[in-house]
Amino acid sequence: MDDPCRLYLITPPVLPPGFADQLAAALDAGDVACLQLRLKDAPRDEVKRAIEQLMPIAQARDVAFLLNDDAILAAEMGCDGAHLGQQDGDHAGARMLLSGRILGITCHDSRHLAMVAGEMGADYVAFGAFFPTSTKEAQYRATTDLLEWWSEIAEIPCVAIGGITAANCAPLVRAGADFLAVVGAVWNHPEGPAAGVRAMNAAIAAASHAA
Ligand SMILES: Cc1ncc(COP(=O)(O)OP(=O)(O)O)c(N)n1
Ligand SMILES: Cc1ncsc1CCOP(=O)(O)O
Ligand SMILES: [Mg+2]
Repeated sequence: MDDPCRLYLITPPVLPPGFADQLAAALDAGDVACLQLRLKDAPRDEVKRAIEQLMPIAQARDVAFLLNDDAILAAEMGCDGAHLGQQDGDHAGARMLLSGRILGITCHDSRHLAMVAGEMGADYVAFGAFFPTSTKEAQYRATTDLLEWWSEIAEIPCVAIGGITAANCAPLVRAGADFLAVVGAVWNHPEGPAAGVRAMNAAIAAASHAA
């Protein structure tokens, strides 16, 4: 049997006061495979402080801690890995720098980019956006055939991202996504982040059983 699909949590674009406690509660609420720190507009010092505060919370719970955009800082700070987009520097250099750690690569809606990332040594490829999202101005739209194709031909895990919620995730799980990456579905959940994690876990489990 294939490994089950799991939740990949990304931080909100701006960390609200008391975020560390919210994060701990969210991670204690259910299964989260990894946490990506994604602070697009923060200066390097602020990102460093966030890593120092949040990485122990994730790692104490066996949740891998990845840094968005900056492989050098990820290596320097001892993160479990980094996520890089197509504009985020030298992927091959990052692969060497993060030897033994996790490196994920954004591949938008492109089979070609996924093949290149796989050959380069990525630990996962990320496809999206699958649905409209207000978290990022997404220029690409991916569809489930990409997940089906990748799962058929590749051993490297794939991540689906973009507007994913408990209500719309089932087709992505059934198409073979190994991880579902979310921001809003957890941090904007009306009953709070812990409820968001529980809802995503339940939806993934239901879709996995039906797959
Ligand atoms: C898991 C995951 N997938 C895709 C992205 C997007 O990365 P990128 O294209 O570099 O865009 P930004 O996140 O940097 O705005 C991601 N961060 N995580
Ligand atoms: C970072 C990123 N890359 C493509 S869509 C997206 C945003 C994901 O956030 P949400 O889960 O709130 O749509
Ligand atoms: Mg990026």
